Amino acid sequence: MPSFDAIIIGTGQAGSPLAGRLTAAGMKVAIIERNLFGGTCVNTGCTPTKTLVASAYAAHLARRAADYGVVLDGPVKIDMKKVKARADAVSGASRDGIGNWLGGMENCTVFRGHARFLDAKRVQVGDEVLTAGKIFINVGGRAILPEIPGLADVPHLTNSTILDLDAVPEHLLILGGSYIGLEFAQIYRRFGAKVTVFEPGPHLIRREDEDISQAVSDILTAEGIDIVVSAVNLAVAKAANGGIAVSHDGSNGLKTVTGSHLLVATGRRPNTDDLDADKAGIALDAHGTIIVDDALKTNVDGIWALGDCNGKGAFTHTAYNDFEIVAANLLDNDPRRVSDRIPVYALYIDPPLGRVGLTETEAKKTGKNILVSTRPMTRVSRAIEKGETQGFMKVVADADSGEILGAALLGTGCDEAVHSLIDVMYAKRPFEQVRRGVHIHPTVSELLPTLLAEFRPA
Ligand SMILES: Cc1cc2nc3c(=O)[nH]c(=O)nc-3n(C[C@H](O)[C@H](O)[C@H](O)COP(=O)(O)OP(=O)(O)OC[C@H]3O[C@@H](n4cnc5c(N)ncnc54)[C@H](O)[C@@H]3O)c2cc1C
Ligand SMILES: NC(=O)c1ccc[n+]([C@@H]2O[C@H](COP(=O)([O-])OP(=O)(O)OC[C@H]3O[C@@H](n4cnc5c(N)ncnc54)[C@H](O)[C@@H]3O)[C@@H](O)[C@H]2O)c1
Repeated sequence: MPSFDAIIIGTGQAGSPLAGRLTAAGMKVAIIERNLFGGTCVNTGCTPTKTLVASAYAAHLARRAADYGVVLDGPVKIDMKKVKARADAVSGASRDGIGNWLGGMENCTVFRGHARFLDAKRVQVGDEVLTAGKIFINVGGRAILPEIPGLADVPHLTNSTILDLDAVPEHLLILGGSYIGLEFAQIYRRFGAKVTVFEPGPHLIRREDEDISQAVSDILTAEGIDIVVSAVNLAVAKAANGGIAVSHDGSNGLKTVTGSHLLVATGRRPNTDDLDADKAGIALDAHGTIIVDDALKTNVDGIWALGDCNGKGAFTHTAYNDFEIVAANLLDNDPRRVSDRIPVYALYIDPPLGRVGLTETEAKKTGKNILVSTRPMTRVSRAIEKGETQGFMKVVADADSGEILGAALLGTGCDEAVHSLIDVMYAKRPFEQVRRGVHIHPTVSELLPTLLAEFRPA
């Protein structure tokens, strides 16, 4: 039975860099991957979607060329085969890079196949049984297929299979109005599809403040995307014309919308159902999430869980930070913790939403004296110059401590601009620090000191 110092299950955003650190520290490591090197982000998540977002932006800008005095003769056409080939190439290069890196890594043995626990020290992959004193689980997650009547009987796409399309759907129906649903909605609308989004909640991206959600909805609606919120009693069926019919109860009674393709974007679940985690005695919650402590240890000594499967984050940067936390504790005598982390993320519609910390609604619930400041992107020079003035920026702070509690920046360049607020929050400095700083003109970031100078009680 091959014996190792450490076994890593999954080559996602935490597993691969961890293999690098552990082997560099002299450990003998086995890493197991059942599918594609790099996991979700590289193959079916961030990388291909942001590549598609870039193609969609190019199409959008080409359609608006005349606004900038640029003459393009004839209508904008999408070569979906080329769009797909570009996304595949970018993903493929990243996947190959990780595969080659792991394959050539000294002291690292790569096993291809599905891993299952036999007990707390042994993992089976194919016919092999591997043993190690330390086991790191980085198995990620996959799309949830909700129990909607008729779903099993109609062809439907997930974030993975939609990437196989090499033609633009005539009418894309999307279940779920959050990250995945909205990014694909705008991508395919800009490629020329008709798009309808069905969201059961009262507003899109339900974790966000309503004013942010409304602004996102306005941006998407202005591009011709149909958005149905409060869509309850959703059901799907084959339509008489060969397409797919989504019916829902709305404020005006039962309605049916027929389209050519259906994307299910209703959340994700951890890949723990086929891991035999119970044989190792690893505790999971009701959703299959692996329960971990603040240093990402499971309830079983010598077993850690990193990335989406531990429910502490659902982003590439949180998975990578999980790697940093585990490596720091194990190798650097540095007690880093998940609770050191400030929630940050972006929604990659165009213009993007950059987020950090609390929403205004959440901030008000803390009972603190809340300050809020907003500024429309129509009052940001750089946005005006770029001809991209949709959205607005909002920051909330604690009036007594001067601490920035959160920000939602929706506008051109805001996925980058938000980082100056993130950095000052990590530095635990008051907002006055940013307010007094001089930023470069003309940038979106240049308006952050002004935004912070205009705080008013919430
Ligand atoms: C469409 C989409 C877009 C996204 N966009 C963004 C974005 O813009 N920014 C962002 O921060 N995040 C984004 N995310 C989220 C991000 O992709 C994930 O949070 C991140 O990839 C999680 O990484 P991970 O390391 O937890 O697992 P994963 O990357 O999912 O890796 C897990 C790996 O484990 C393997 N595996 C699973 N079970 C086993 C087993 N039993 N044996 C062996 N191998 C196994 C899998 O094959 C996989 O390769 C997006 C996600 C999706 C779906
Ligand atoms: N930009 C990014 O960082 C990015 C992009 C894409 C995905 N992701 C990650 O992927 C995860 C999954 O994204 P997601 O958008 O699938 O999930 P989500 O959990 O963010 O949202 C799911 C949405 O589906 C809706 N929903 C639930 N059940 C439904 C049903 N039966 N019919 C219709 N709608 C239903 C919910 O109300 C919710 O709005 C996110 O948590 C995020 O971490 C991140």
